[in-house]
Amino acid sequence: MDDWQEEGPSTSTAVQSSHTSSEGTQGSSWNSGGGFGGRGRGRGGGFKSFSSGVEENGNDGDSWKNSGGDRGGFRGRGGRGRGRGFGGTECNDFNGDDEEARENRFRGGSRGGRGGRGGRGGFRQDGESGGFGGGGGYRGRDEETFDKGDDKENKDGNEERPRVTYVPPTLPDDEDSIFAHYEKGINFDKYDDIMVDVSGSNPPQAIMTFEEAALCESLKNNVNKSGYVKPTPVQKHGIPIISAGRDLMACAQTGSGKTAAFLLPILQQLMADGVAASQFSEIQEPEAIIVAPTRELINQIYLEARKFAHGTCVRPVVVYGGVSTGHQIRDICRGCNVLCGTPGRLLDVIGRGKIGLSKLRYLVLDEADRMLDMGFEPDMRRLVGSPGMVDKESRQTLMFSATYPEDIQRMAADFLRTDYLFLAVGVVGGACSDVEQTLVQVTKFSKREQLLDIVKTTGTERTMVFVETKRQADFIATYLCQEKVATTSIHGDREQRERELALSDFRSGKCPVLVATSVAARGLDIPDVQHVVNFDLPNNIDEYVHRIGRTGRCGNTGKAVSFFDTDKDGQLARSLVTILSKAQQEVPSWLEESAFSGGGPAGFKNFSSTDSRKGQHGGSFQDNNVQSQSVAPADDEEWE
Ligand SMILES: Nc1ncnc2c1ncn2[C@@H]1O[C@H](COP(=O)(O)OP(=O)(O)OP(=O)(O)O)[C@@H](O)[C@H]1O
Repeated sequence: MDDWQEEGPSTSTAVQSSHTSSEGTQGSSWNSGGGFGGRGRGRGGGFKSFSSGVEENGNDGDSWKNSGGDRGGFRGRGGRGRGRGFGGTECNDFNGDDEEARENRFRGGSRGGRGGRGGRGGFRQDGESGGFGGGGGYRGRDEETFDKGDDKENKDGNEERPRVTYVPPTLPDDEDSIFAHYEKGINFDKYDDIMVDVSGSNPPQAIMTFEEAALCESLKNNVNKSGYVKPTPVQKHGIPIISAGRDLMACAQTGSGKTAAFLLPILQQLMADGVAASQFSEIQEPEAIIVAPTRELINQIYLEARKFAHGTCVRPVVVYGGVSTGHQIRDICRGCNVLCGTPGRLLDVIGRGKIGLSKLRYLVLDEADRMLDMGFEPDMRRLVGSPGMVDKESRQTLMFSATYPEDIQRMAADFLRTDYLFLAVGVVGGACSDVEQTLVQVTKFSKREQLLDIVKTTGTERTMVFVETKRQADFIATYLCQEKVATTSIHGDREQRERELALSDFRSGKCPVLVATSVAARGLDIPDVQHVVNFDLPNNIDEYVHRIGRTGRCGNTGKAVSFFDTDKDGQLARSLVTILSKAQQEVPSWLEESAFSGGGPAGFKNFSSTDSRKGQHGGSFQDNNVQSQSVAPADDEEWE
């Protein structure tokens, strides 16, 4: 076995982190084939995607209708846990073949299955990592302090974490699959009416067509096969800026094509400069590194890179947590020009000496404001400070997001050359105007029924339901399943295999309702999501903008309904009023009242500038009525 096949801790300082791993907590899996709660009968206790013939936990049991499951599963009326709750032996979905890992994964299992108290269903209250499943389970009060560093196993040598053995299914490599895309919507051409502002010295001229981008033949073909006929504004401006070798901080609304805006010029430049074709080597030196905050998002970016690089000698690779490191390192060794990764796993593979940084020419931070907020900033600083990393004068650093709090912008400047350009398409931090936003005043006790009414009305149309906590995600998913709405869920405690299955079931329409925490708020580009429901509003308005941006993408229209509980969401009222009015949405009078009757500034939306450098000089975009703030999402634990 090669040394790097072990999932153990890296010895490198590059991976030392203040985060502990969540992988271990994922161990208490609801895919264990064992009823995680209740009586722990080993089967039938799991949550099932309603429409699926096979439970998400991999059992072929009879889902929640099964009385054992009913008691042993989410409803958790069972209660005592005879110690077999995790019943790993019956699991048929466990990818690894390592018994020890399996044992570890289900550690705590013998104590599992206390079941909880009906209604809350199988949730452990004691914060232990075993217990309730639901993809890793509710960990009681510890939930809010969950660490995001899921890639960082066995931190400080404290607790031996299970080896991650999950290997995602091999990707189909036929052209139909690679270039599968959804159609742009009726409002695609309206993108051209959006005001664009580029600030900084000597910005290059925007392009109007892809022809003007002077892409090489293969890239041009790939753009055509992707169904791209004309560039979106962020592409019209972003492509020439990047091609001119400039650093960039770009802000454009959700779903408006930021990914291609950075991928195309990078790939073009690599091709033009005759990048060396990938070859097997124990150490790879990528020319580009792309970082994003969640596993699913980085995987999506990787798929886009793979699509645009199709038929060229440029080889993208992806690394992220929850997947066997050995598998990913083997993939890296086959050749790696563009490395896409979540921060933890990226630092891990760099720390293991598998990635050299001396040839790096492009560093891309997607969801840059998130990558630089207090959750990830230390990792980003570690990344740029890694041994051998080219300095910022010798590489291009590119940042993309739909939101940029001003303080984050100022901090981001540390990573950029002083002459970077700031590109703003539309209102910085504004919501996508193709999303019809509705706010509904609710009390916390009426939310469930109101949600049910909505999803019964939307029928098979795809709907994402955002909730604040992992526990709530499990609870609402179960509730909807019980009401015979085909539902699945994604959150940070679910195992990677389950997360991918959930997304795939949602994408395919097998489960048209996806209940998600903020882990799915940013970047995910899922076809035909017509509705977003904020069952719980986030405590940060930027998060709201990203969540509702899962619909209304690429010129398509979408709807977002948000439950506003005055007792809890008052601090967001003023920001919501601002967001709604800037997106030409109706502002309910009760919301205005709430906003101006004591809704404090805590969640107040910052539209204070396009480019923070302008603000410093009293620039024209300054709106002095609002305050700058960047708030890390409350559910930091959801991020990778
Ligand atoms: N020029 C284009 N023509 C047609 N479709 C496009 C074009 N550019 C991008 N798209 C498609 O639009 C969708 C949204 O693009 P993308 O995911 O890059 O948006 P984004 O701006 O990064 O969104 P978010 O802020 O949510 O991350 C994707 O399906 C993408 O393939």
